[in-house]
Amino acid sequence: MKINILTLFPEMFSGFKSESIIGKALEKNLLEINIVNIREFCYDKHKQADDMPFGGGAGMVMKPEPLFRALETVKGKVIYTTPQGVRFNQKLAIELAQEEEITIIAGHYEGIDERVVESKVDLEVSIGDFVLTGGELPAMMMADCIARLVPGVIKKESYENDSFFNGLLDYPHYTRPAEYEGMKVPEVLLSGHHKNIETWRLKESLKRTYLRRRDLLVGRELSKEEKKLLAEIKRELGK
Ligand SMILES: Nc1nonc1C(=O)N1CCN(Cc2ccccn2)CC1
Repeated sequence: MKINILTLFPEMFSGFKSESIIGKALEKNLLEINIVNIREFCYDKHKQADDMPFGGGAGMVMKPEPLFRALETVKGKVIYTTPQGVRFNQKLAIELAQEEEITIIAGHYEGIDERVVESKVDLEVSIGDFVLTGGELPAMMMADCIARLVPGVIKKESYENDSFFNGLLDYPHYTRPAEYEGMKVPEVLLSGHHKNIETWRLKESLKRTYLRRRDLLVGRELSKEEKKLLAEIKRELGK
């Protein structure tokens, strides 16, 4: 898979590409992340990437020419990060991870010229109802979430325990020491009894989801075991 990111601030992506899981995945050529500097496609003397908005008003708008030129050099579905977009989530990440190549436009200022959106953008995506200083962090976040779904980037097992992978929130995690500051790790996790551990983890996932994100349970098919555990949880919570 290849992820292109069009940005005016390519340096913002150096740590993202060199460190940790994404860094290792790129070293192993499991995927490609191509950062495209929009400024290189500003052919005027002042390399102007933005200009004042027609109709007046505050802020600047990213000019169409550099974006059209930069988009000529890449392929795949074109995504534009914007507060006006559809909400990014794990389901959309899984869909986008099936693509051979995708291109993300990291917008800046008040946004990009609408003619780019109308003629070149396939999907406008928001990472949440808040306003950042630019589209680089949303682009990085989406690329990170999509890249970790590429085979080999993370161990298959951890992917399958992801929050949202099975439609539930993740269960609590513990590691050594078995007791710290008087707080003990749940006995079952030290028992070595895999079936009991699996059941405990499923029950904890269900409990967290029921308490924190009950909306995720709406319309979700519950297995026989999940129904039984959820009934236990409700009894224990007195609900
Ligand atoms: N929330 C978000 N989820 O995706 N992107 C954001 C986000 O806040 N920003 C900041 C503004 N940028 C520039 C912009 C684009 C369109 C309209 C106005 N401005 C985009 C990226």
